[in-house]
Amino acid sequence: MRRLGIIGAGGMTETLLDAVTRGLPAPLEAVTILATRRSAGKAEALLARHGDALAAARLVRTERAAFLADAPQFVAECAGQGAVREHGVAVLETGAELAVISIGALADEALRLGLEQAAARAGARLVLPPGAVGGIDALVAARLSRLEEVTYTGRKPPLAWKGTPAEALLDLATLAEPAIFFDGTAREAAIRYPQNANVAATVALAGAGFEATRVRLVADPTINRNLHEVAVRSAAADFTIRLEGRPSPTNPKTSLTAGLSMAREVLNRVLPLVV
Ligand SMILES: NC(=O)C1=CN([C@@H]2O[C@H](COP(=O)(O)OP(=O)(O)OC[C@H]3O[C@@H](n4cnc5c(N)ncnc54)[C@H](O)[C@@H]3O)[C@@H](O)[C@H]2O)C=CC1
Ligand SMILES: O=C([O-])CC(=O)C(=O)O
Repeated sequence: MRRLGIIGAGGMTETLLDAVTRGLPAPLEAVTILATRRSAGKAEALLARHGDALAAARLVRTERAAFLADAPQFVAECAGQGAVREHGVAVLETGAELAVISIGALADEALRLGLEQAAARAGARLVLPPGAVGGIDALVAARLSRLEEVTYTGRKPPLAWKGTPAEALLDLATLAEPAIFFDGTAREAAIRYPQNANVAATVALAGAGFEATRVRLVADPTINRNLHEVAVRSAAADFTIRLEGRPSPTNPKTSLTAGLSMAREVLNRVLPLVV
């Protein structure tokens, strides 16, 4: 993979570019970012900061046609669920591999099916990185035996839930103890908390599906990390993982591991050892 495309120019793209530049054995041929008009300046600045160590050609596009004309071979969506809806099928139709981080978008069955069909038609692949969570490899393996129970609990400091429906349920500014404000299926979680329940959707797609995966979301004033807990019972293995993610410096809703897991996808397509 020599030509990388990225959709979005926010905190995750910054984490991605930092990690990819550090990990590359040699600069890429081209990195092209599809940005909104408002974030085009930020995208230019990010690319300028990484310079020749990242890629010989560094491009920012605000129109999808121009972005696709740069012929990216691998496209990393780091923008949000709306961007998956807006650009996903068109990217796959070019034959490029598309890695989606806003995995909650796939709770919409019609969209998921549309993306899978576009990938199949074009001989392309739709890739779902583990994102902020861990243990997805073990969960997929357990699914290949027989899953009995999968629960995901997402715990974040109260302010990380600002701008979500949790605001109407809790007084986030004065919360004194942990409060479970959502307990339901992964499908409801992904739809009601789109910026925060991508992990719920990832666990669902890797494991028991959107209806059978139980999700709890918690505002917790006693922590300053984003905690992800996945508990699995299956015919092959029972396990629990607990990951304490540091929030990204520019967006407390997003854990640093999410951008780093996208960096892993990129580097796995460049380095000879895939892990
Ligand atoms: N799978 C996972 O574990 C996680 C996934 N996410 C997803 O990653 C997304 C990005 O996270 P951050 O970078 O922290 O968000 P951010 O808000 O810092 O940046 C998002 C960027 O995408 C751009 N953007 C939005 N819609 C766009 C579109 N249609 N076309 C082009 N650019 C567009 C925005 O202008 C902004 O530059 C989140 O919205 C969330 O959906 C976030 C955390 C974890
Ligand atoms: O980054 C995180 O901690 C997880 C997150 O926001 C999500 O699941 O969408």
